[in-house]
Amino acid sequence: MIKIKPPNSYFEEDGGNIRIVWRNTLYADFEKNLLEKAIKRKFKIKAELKVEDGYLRINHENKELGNFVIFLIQNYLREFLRNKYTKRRVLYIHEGMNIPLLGYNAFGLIDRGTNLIQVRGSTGCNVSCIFCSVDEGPYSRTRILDYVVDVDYLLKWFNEVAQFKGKRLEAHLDGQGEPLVYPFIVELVQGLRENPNVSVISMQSNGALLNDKLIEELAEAGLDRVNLSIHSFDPEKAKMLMGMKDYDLNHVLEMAEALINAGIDVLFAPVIIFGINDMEAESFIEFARKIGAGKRWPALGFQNYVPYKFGRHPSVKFLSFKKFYNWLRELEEKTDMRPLVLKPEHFGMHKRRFIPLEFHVGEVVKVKIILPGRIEGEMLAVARNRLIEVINTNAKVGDEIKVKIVRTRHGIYIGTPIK
Ligand SMILES: C[S@@+](CC[C@H](N)C(=O)[O-])C[C@H]1O[C@@H](n2cnc3c(N)ncnc32)[C@H](O)[C@@H]1O
Ligand code: SF4
Repeated sequence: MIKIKPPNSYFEEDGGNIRIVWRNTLYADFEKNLLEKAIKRKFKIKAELKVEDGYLRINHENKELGNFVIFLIQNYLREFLRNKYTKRRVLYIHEGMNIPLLGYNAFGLIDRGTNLIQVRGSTGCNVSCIFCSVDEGPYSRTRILDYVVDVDYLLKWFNEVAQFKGKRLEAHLDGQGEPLVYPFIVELVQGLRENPNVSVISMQSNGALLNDKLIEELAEAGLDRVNLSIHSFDPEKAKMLMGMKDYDLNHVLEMAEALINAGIDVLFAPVIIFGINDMEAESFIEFARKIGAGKRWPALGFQNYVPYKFGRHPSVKFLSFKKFYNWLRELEEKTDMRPLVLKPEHFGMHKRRFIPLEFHVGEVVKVKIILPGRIEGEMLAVARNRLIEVINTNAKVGDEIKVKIVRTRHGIYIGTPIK
């Protein structure tokens, strides 16, 4: 009997499929009888595959046969990858593909002209907040694809950007999705810590995927702060807002304390929807005080619910920012918790020279389509070592087309095809 379990993986059996789960967040399904046929073709024997305790067992002793199965799985793994939470197909971006990591807002790096660089390793989320600005999670109706960027490749691009941007940088792990879904999150934090230009590493997270072991690893790797998105202290309301029946508020609250005990600062970042959770604001403040959140940075970062064009829209009223800031000021007076009206300087953020733009609005550029986009009618293209999101297109991967650049804000490029 041969037993197989490649590093960072385990097997599951799902009907006629052998499923390999890699780093707990990605999986790929292989048809059992196709694997058995491949073995028969090569070794002229009838093999039986079975999964037990996470191992793939093959009823033969031939070691070469085991190596062959590992070879098959590893070779095809990337091609068949799916995200465990969204079940969407995953495109694995690595150095060999020669894809730039600047220009697109779903993965790679974003420079908004400050000392903070947003680092986005993957898309996809484990929950489906009813207000999500990017319509993420298992119940997304618009996102059709996920990306994962190889960690060494992401760090390579980060190091180049950091060299340009200079010292005292904050690397902020966020994304169109949940950063803890990124399968290499610990290695990413470790790698960022090794960059001498990075002084702070922070993460925006819903916290549900944290556990004691992961917190320990993240603390050791050098994570400084988590902006924790918790939106209610009522377990049922929290489930409703997070759009997940099995969302475990208590677990996330425990993890918030565990983060602080591990030396990682916590900033609570509730999205306030007036009429739904604004009345809980004082409970947030009380809880943040009780567990000692906000040691180096503010303890609370209340966010005003904004209906986003490509997000989900619960039928609620949007409160103007003027009223929202008045509400925050009143809350400061009432609770003596300061600051609640947050400013960039509370985070040591300041303006820095932008990475120069490669295109200007209105320019017509010849681009090469290299990847499908995240929503219907969107493709990703490359020109001048930058990514460009091409919208309203039916072009295919490999096509070379002309696009007109319609947006360049913060180095995120959007183009439309020219007929
Ligand atoms: C898109 S999420 C990505 C990171 C992570 N999944 C999270 O929720 O913390 C980034 C932040 O935006 C907040 N957010 C999402 N939709 C929003 C909306 N419609 N209005 C205001 N804030 C929103 C989230 O609560 C979170 O704090
Ligand atoms: S707001 Fe964050 S946690 Fe909620 S669905 Fe969107 S990406 Fe996921």
